[in-house]
Amino acid sequence: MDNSHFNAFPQNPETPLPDFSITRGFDSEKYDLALNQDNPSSAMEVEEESFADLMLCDSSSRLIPSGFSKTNCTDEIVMFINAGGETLCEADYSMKLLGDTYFEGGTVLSDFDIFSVVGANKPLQVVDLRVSVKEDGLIALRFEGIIGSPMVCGICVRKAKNIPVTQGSQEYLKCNNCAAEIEVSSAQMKLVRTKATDKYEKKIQELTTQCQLKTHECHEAWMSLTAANEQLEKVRMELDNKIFKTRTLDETVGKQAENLKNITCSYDQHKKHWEAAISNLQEKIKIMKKEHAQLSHEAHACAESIPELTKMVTGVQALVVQCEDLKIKYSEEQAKRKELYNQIQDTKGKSNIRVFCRCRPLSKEEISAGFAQVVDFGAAKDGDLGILTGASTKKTFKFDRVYSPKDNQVDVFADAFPLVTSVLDGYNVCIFAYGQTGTGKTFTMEGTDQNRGVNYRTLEELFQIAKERSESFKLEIKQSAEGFHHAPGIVEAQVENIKEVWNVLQIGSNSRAVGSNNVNEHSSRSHCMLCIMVKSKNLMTGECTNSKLWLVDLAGSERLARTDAQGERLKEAQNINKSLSALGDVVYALATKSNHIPYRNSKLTHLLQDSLGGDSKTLMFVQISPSERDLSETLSSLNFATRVRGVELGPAKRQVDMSELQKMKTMLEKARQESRSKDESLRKLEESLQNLESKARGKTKFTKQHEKIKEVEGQLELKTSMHNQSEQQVLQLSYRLKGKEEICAALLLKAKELETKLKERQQSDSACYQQKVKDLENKLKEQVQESDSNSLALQLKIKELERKLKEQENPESILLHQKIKELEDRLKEQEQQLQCALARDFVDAIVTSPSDGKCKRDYESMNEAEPHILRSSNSLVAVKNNNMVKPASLADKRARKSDPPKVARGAKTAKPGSIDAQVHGPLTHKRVVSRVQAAMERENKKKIWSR
Ligand SMILES: Nc1ncnc2c1ncn2[C@@H]1O[C@H](COP(=O)(O)OP(=O)(O)OP(=O)(O)O)[C@@H](O)[C@H]1O
Repeated sequence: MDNSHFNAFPQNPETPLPDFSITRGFDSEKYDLALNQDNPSSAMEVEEESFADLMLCDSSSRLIPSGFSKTNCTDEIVMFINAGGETLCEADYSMKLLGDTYFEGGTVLSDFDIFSVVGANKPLQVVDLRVSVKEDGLIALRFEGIIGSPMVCGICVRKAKNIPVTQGSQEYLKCNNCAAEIEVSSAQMKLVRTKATDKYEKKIQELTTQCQLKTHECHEAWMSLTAANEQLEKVRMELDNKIFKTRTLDETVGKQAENLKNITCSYDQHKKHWEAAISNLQEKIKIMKKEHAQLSHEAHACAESIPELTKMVTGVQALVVQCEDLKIKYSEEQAKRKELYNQIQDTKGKSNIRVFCRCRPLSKEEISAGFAQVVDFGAAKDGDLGILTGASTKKTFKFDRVYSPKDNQVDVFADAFPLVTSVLDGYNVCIFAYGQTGTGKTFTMEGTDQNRGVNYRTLEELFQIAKERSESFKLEIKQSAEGFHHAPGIVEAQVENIKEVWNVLQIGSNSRAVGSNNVNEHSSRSHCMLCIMVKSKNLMTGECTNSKLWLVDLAGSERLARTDAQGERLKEAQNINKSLSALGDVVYALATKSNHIPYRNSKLTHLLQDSLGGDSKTLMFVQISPSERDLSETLSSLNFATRVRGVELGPAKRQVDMSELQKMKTMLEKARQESRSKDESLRKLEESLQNLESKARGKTKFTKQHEKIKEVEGQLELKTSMHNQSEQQVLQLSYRLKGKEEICAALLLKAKELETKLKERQQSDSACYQQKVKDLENKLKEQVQESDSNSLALQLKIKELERKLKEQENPESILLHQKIKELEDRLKEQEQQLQCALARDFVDAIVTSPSDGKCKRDYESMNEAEPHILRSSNSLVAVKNNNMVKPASLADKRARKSDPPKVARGAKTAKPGSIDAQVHGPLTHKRVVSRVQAAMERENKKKIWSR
């Protein structure tokens, strides 16, 4: 490699310009003016032959010693200047080409490149800038509008192809009108050619100007597109911000919703608590209201009852007085009634033993057997009974009552009823039936369900009277009696009503030994004795009585021979006869007024001891048969009954309980005393009440009650106010909840609105940008078409000119034509070279690994060169740089959002070395190809613009 090297500047410390040297390039076609700051030598070393002298001078016209010669084989002079940043920007540099025909005045330099990096051979911007050398041989370079600190380190100057000057004395021009050849001098010919050349050059210049204008317009369009992209980027950033805000809002809304949930939960709990408290309070209030009402009612009643109480006291006192009078009168009347009744009893008979004779009807067997009736009832109403003892003899018996078979149970009991009253008056009474077997003793005493006997009717009447006298007497009726438990088979039962009595009687009757004999199918083989104890207390007088009522159904008194009894039956009959004979003895003793009455001869008499004779009243039913078959038994029974009726027992005595009477008297006295004391206390109470009412109304019981009521009312009011407060709190809580719900709803609405706005804005912006891009593309197309059409027109014109020139067959025009063709070819070659070089560089830069130092450096130099290509696109560079240093968070967010790739974004991501590329690792083949294609397209566009 043959490198020519020399220093172009003297080493002067005061000189602001750095040293530079011209070095012959790697190819023989170029000479590089290389920076050589390290070389202190100011001497210019020219090792090659005959370089054209080149003067570089600054604005102060200070000549910079330089010089280089040109080679014969090249038309290029390459000069590098390293002026260093600001000084270069502010200074004007002139380059003077001295003493060479190639750079004489009017010479056109086809290429004038300024290099930014030493040895890079990369033009800065002014590619294909055509520079004319002035008449004085100077080339003026002016660096204006450079911002920052660019480093210009080289200038490449290529000379245009030299037009050989044809040496001739005379030339001819053909007239267009007459085709005559006109002789012109060489000077004139030169002038014509010059004019033609000028004309073409002017046209070329015009085209160049137009092209520059188009380039400028495209540049502006590019700028506007960039600005639009910037705006789009801004909008995206805003969108990101909005999304971020929306997310923040969402989070806030979520938090608020969570808070709201918590508040709702706590509200529900509070609500439940308060509801429970309220219901509790309501219950309490209800109870208190009830109490209040009750107290009020009581208070009113108290207040109202005071005068009524006084009235009542007065009324009660009057009633007590009346009652006392009535008591006295009643006692008097009762005494009179008893006296009269006893008098009646006495008038009926002197004796307390009454004997009623009852005759049963003839039985079916007797009638069928044809037994005659021997009983005469003609004077039965007067108590006389006749017995036909023979065909003409008749024996008459006198009794208290005589009942024929026609008399029913009611008639019989009507006569027995006064004795029942006597029991209640305190007398012992004994009613018993005596007679031959089968004569109707059981029928009279017990009766049947349809025909109740004396027992049932007596008890019925007793309960009825007890009920009637319940207000004045306290009657207690008992079956059986104390002291009789030794009697076998006796049953004692407390009875409350006649039904219970009847049940007991039935039980007794059923348990009674029943047998059959030839007289009675259901003959009673034992006595049935019903004893009723009656305790009576006169509530008026306090007199108490204990009396007994014996109702006795004796066993049959048949003769043993008559019944043909045997074995056990004989024993029974003997016992019954024994008891009956004992009873007869008693009756006889009573009748004869014997001092010794043989009560203990049998259990029967022992039981009836206190109810037979003495102070008691006795009623005996003597039952007889009307049949002539039973005549002797009938006469025997009637004789016995007559003997009993003849006994004079004297007046009966009431069985008054004196101890009870005494007790009652004491109690009465006590009660009277209590009554007196109560009356006294009542009187005192009335007095005190009157005094209290008159003295201090507010201090009375009523006042206390009133105060109590007031207190209760106060408590009620307090609880009501508490209840109201709790209700208000509940209301406030519900209002707060509603407010928060509304805020949440408003926030949600706002978020939705923002989202819709963002979407609309995105849509409108994207549509707008797409429209703008389309417009720009259309404009670009139109301009390209225009330029194409212009160039086509120019080509046509050139062709026409060529054709004309051909027609003229002028060697000069042929030369000119050739020159133009050469220029075009060269231009094409350069374009192709440039395109190929750029494509190669891009491909190298992209495909080669980033760790490859050279490629990386080339690529970086390329990236550095690009901003300078767009001279005034520093803002764009800044924007791109900004984009490159954009925070990763936004890029990540965008990546997360997975937005569809846009034009600007695609361009940005396609750029090698960007953060996206670094982040996403090695590029895929597809992406590399797409990037290469994009670079090629961009370069093509550049070319189109530059054209
Ligand atoms: N007044 C009357 N009217 C109708 N029938 C009667 C009358 N008196 C008794 N009889 C009937 O005569 C029969 C015998 O009566 P009841 O059994 O009462 O006799 P008794 O004296 O109790 O006999 P005994 O001593 O053997 O028990 C019964 O069938 C009864 O219905």
